[in-house]
Amino acid sequence: MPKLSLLKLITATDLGRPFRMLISVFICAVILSAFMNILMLTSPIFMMQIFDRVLTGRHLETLILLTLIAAAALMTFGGLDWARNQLMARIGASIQRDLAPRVLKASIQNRIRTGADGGQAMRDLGTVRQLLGGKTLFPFLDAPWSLIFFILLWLIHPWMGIYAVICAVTLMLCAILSNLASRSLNRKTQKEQMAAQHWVDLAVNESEAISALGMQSSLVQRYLDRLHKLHDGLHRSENRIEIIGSGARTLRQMAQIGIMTVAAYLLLQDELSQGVVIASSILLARALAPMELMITQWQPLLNGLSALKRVMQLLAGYRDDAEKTCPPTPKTRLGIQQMGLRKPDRQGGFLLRDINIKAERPEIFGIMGPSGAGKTCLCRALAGVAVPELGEIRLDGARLDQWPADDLGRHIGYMPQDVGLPPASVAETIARLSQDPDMDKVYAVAQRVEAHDFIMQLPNGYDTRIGAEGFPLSGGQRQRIGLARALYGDPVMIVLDEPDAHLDTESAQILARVIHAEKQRGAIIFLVSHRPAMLQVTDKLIIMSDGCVTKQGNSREILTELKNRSIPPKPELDQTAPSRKSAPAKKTVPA
Ligand SMILES: Nc1ncnc2c1ncn2[C@@H]1O[C@H](COP(=O)(O)OP(=O)(O)OP(=O)(O)O)[C@@H](O)[C@H]1O
Repeated sequence: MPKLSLLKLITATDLGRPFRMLISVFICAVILSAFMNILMLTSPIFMMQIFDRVLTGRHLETLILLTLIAAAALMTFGGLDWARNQLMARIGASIQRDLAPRVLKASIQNRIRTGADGGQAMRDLGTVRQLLGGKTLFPFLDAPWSLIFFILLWLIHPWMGIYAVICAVTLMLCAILSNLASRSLNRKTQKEQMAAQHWVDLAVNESEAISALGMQSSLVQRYLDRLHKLHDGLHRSENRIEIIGSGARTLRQMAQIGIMTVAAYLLLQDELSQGVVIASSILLARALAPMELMITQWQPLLNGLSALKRVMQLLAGYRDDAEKTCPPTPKTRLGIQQMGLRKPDRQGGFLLRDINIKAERPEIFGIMGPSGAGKTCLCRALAGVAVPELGEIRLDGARLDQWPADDLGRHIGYMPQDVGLPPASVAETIARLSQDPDMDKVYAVAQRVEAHDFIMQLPNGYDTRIGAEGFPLSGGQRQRIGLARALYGDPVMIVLDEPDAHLDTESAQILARVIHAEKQRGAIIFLVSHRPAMLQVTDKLIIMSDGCVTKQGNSREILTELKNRSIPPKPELDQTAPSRKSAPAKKTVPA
């Protein structure tokens, strides 16, 4: 999508009523800031009155009255400060709570489409919460209202006003300079931070392989290299900000001395009273406080805004499923026409080209071909995970992307090559993370895939927690649970990507029986396998090579033909897939 400014992104993205409410709350915070700044006049006015009225006239009652008024004003200030903190904290929390579901769904979509880091958007949302919920914005909320102090200084004496404006401009320049000095370094450190995080994620997710292959030290070294660069960048950036910050603090102290000098001079000229001299010093301190804070908060503000921009960019390209009308429950009818699937980065060529498959009744399709032929890509497209760039896949007349994802998921049973199990109970996992699983359906499907017995032997049966930090399952057990999950809810189309990869012969036979039973139930099944014995269960065979279907037809005939070539089973099957040269003409798909 074209690059848009943050403001345009926010206005172009419909974030719904909660976001509009949050804007109203934000406006309240701005108004509160105005009142707080007015109440900050308490000290200078109090000082002025003490010196010019109480001390000169020796009025004790006035002193008591002034003290009471000042105390009341300062208590009100404290209350407003508390209210503003609470409001901002709530804005941050609501933004995270209201946007998290959409951002998470959009991240899943984006990860599938582009392969981008799916966790980044959620981290960005955390940064946005910190920006809105923390104290970063306060100096920026206070800055416009500090105009009151400048006007008052001007009214006290134009010289004072001019002096205050010069001090403020100098501090603003420091803030801008601090931002310019650290901007490019910060961009680099952000990248280094992400790169270092990738190594940590890898260490956690692939811990066993890393340990077994003796890669620990190399991995730690690579992580340290990144960390070193990150810390180096952070150190240099903090250094620059600190130098400018110290300069600004010194300037501020000097400004304080300076205004006293100007005021004292005007006092000697009988142009000001004593109280006004003290009050003007306090007024200047108040006027410059937000500028000084802005120097340190500028970078967190920019980080927060760029995180917000990334979140908005993600949401702008996301179409919520709620906007889609769900087609009726599909019957067993599938049509794939001239389907082409492009690489996620949209730069390279096509992963799949010119795929045509038709199924009008319950059937089992076997998919075979050498490694890298595109079998998994086809499975992903069939499961609605990858959206074709060309042609279409229609289930009972409706294009897969016309379905809301959750509704489509109920009609499709997908078992990927790597069965990732969530941190949930066995029952919840089989019931596709339902928090209230229909146990009758769960038992039925577990029995169908003959997983019931081993599940009952787990420490807590169907309540045993599996997945990360849960009970460790064998590869075959994971696949059985993955299969049960795919078949849960009697989907009309089942896509199984090498479901027999970890199965022994007996389990593979069970799988063949399950697949046959699913066909009897009325499902269309796609089965990727390298085992000829497993492919015997199929009705039709699709042979793939280089992203194309090179042969398609009756399984028995094709398997006999392959067998007659009398080459050993697995390599034979791989080699029988026609080469690129024998692939059908690709005229319908651009290179
Ligand atoms: N997200 C992606 N981006 C770019 N290329 C991809 C992507 N996914 C797959 N590919 C490429 O598409 C080709 C087909 O991959 P695919 O995983 O479908 O093969 P396969 O037939 O399932 O292989 P195997 O039998 O080894 O699992 C491979 O060359 C792979 O590198």
